[in-house]
Amino acid sequence: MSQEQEDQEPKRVKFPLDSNSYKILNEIGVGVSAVVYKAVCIPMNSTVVAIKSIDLDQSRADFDNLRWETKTMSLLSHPNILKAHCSFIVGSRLWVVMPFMSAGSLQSIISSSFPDGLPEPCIAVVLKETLNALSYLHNQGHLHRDIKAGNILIDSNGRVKLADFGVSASIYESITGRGWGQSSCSSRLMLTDVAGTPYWMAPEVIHSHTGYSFKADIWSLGITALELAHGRPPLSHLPLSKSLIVKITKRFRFSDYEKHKKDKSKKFSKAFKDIVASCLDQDPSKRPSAEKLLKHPFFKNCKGLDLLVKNVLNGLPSVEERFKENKALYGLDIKGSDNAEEEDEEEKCDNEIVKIRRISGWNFNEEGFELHPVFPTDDSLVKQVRFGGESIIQDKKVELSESGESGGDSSGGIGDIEGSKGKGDREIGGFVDKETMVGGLMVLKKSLDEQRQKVANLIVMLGGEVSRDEQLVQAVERLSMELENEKHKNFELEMELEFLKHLISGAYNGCGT
Ligand SMILES: Nc1ncnc2c1ncn2[C@@H]1O[C@H](COP(=O)(O)OP(=O)(O)OP(=O)(O)O)[C@@H](O)[C@H]1O
Repeated sequence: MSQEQEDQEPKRVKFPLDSNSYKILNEIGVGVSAVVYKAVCIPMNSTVVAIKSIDLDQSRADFDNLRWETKTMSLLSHPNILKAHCSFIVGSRLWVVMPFMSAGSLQSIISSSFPDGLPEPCIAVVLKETLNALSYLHNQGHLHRDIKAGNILIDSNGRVKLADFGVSASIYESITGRGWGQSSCSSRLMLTDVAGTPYWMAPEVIHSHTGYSFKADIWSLGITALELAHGRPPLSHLPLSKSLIVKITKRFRFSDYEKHKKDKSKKFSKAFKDIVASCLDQDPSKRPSAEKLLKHPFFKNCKGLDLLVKNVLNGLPSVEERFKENKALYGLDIKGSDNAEEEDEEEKCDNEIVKIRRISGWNFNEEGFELHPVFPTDDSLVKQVRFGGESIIQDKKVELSESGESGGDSSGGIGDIEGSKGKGDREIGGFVDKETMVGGLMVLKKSLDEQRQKVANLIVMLGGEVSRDEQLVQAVERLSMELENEKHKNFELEMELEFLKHLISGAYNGCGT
């Protein structure tokens, strides 16, 4: 049986829709609002499966996302995309039954066995397989919106599959469909809501008022390449919330990132640096499409899946062992990170009273294989503002880059960066304004809400109880958030209506003349 046939086989088999037919074996992962288990499906010859058990109590908005995730997964069919067997409700949770990918996610592999990153030829295989999935998704009009090593799974044969469609979006979905923010811009449909995981998020997603499209996934793929190469994505030595503030506001030297890289002597090929640089172009229109990236010389001598089996999977502890180990090592921070380092960093940030300048964009330095921030040069153009107890220097004058697919020279208004702008830098556009800050803060708020929920889930999981008062506060907050979302959606619909009215009256007047 060919790989493709084998991958599509589960489609024809009907998995039972009741929890009694499954026997949970081990916990293998924890996401923001989900726990993932290894289990067997008893009536189906005890076939091993993975069950993602998602807490539905979180919010209605999340339920929409979950419905979308399962719907999307069921409609897509590609050898590099993880397709769910079935899903059903168990009490207040949604169970999504999936094929068991025995090696787990690339993130869990790296954090347990390759802390300094994978060998370059292995990265090539992973990126190529992921690009196959992305090329298919984009051709179908879907954005994944959460590309990262944690969402790339591997099985025992080295097969690579893209998973987790919780925040994916269809660019063709009508505005009245799932209710995502979309704006029509120069006859293209662009998404405008902030979604994804901050470290991997494309600049135009954080600046989401400008709209973003398929190329946002390509940026995240570039960050994933750095994650696979160095063992962690840029800025990840900081907690999510802090990294975001730093990303949008603070003078950040990539020597900070260097400091956190464990293997400083690692060398990468020119082709690898070039492909990552092209993914990390600030101007989305200059990033190649997934299809084009597949033709990049980096993949010319790309090996088969066996390479992953020999060099990555061989001797790797099982996904359940790794999960247990991580849990013991890092406690609450199941995904694994240097807590002490983070706290240290956080404290440093909190105590910082020096003036912080906002960055106006990012340069990818091909030679150093790093992202460099770009700062506005003219200090007279900045003023000091207070933000959450920190001093932040905010630009008075805003340099707006030409964003979107129409291209344009994005280098305007960007000056030199002290000691960081090297040969091979790609100049990127600068746009820092109030809306940027609001966009960033919205991501930050989302991240804090998610972290809060995660902690509450873990308390319950570990047998603790969330007090009645706390539950009530959470319920009120959830409802307020829903109300805010509804208000936001209504506002968007009104704007869309106004825009349509404007178009219709324009067309009508045009006909009359
Ligand atoms: N089908 C699967 N087979 C094997 N392991 C899996 C499977 N699905 C998930 N896992 C493991 O469970 C972990 C958690 O997965 P999950 O999708 O809930 O969260 P995540 O994508 O890591 O986090 P987030 O909530 O930020 O998206 C993964 O990192 C992976 O190791």
